[in-house]
Amino acid sequence: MNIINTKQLFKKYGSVPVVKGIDLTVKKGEIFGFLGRNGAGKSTFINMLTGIIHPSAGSFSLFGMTGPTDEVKRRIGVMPDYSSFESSLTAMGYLRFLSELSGNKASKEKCLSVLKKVGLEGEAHKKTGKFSFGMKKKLGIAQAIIHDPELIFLDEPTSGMDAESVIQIHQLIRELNSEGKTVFMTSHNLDEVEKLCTRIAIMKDGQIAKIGSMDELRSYYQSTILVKIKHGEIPTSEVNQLTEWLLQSGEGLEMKEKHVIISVNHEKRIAEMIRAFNQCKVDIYRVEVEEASLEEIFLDEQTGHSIRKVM
Ligand SMILES: Nc1ncnc2c1ncn2[C@@H]1O[C@H](COP(=O)(O)OP(=O)(O)OP(=O)(O)O)[C@@H](O)[C@H]1O
Repeated sequence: MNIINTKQLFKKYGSVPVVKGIDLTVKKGEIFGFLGRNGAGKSTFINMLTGIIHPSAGSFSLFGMTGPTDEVKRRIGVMPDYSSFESSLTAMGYLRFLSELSGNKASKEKCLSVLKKVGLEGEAHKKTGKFSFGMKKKLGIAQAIIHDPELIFLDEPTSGMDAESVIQIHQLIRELNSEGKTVFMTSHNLDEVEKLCTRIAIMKDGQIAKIGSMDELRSYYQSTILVKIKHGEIPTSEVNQLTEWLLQSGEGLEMKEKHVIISVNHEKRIAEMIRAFNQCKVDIYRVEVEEASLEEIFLDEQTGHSIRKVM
């Protein structure tokens, strides 16, 4: 079932187009990652879906419904990009106040359990005006999930958080997802997106340049399996032959004293390389295979320069 469906969604500010006609579907149960450089249009896209701004053209539906109906508002959770909390309220007071505004005041127990999930259990009675940036972010996530929404929008959920908090929020996102909730998130932390997201879209110039699972994104790029082989002594008589065979298997061969690095475009080539070592009677001690990371795919997409090709 499609939870998000956009058709040629378009936004311009003045005469400047920012989101240039995006068609996107997100299914129930996905953790969807939305990537792009600063200013690519990610927040603008989310703000259209969450009803904060109006599209200039195109349409979208959430849960099959068009327009920001009360039902849609109940079923989505939105984390503010930056949080300007009312400083005189405590974290608990803030959550209760917001939930009351949306028509379903959360109990103290519910607020405490959500504050615990985001790692703010010790700060429940502290005034939000005294919160650090990372704590405000956590409170923003608590705000997004306090009413048990089915679809949660998280705009850069972990930016500015310490390492322990990042791990905690990753666990929370996985937990929410295992409860059947759909998460739509943006992040500049590519490692985080690679670890968490079931599907990823890379935005470029207001459009989606690439979209898919990590495996699908990798398949768009050829020559991206990097193979490192640690080996024993190569008999002098075999060096030329081995080099020739290795070069036939892949490209960009780097040969050091006891290891070679080569990039290949198919895993079959790895078997060919191992055969070449055997035929030249060279022992293999270790084979490391590195597929393209999201960071590499992202850089490749944005700049057109692959950083993984061996020279
Ligand atoms: N209210 C506005 N009026 C005019 N231009 C705007 C407005 N909001 C955003 N923009 C412009 O739209 C473009 C996209 O901004 P947006 O915030 O959507 O990018 P983003 O991908 O979320 O960036 P970041 O990663 O830095 O958060 C930017 O060039 C920005 O300057």
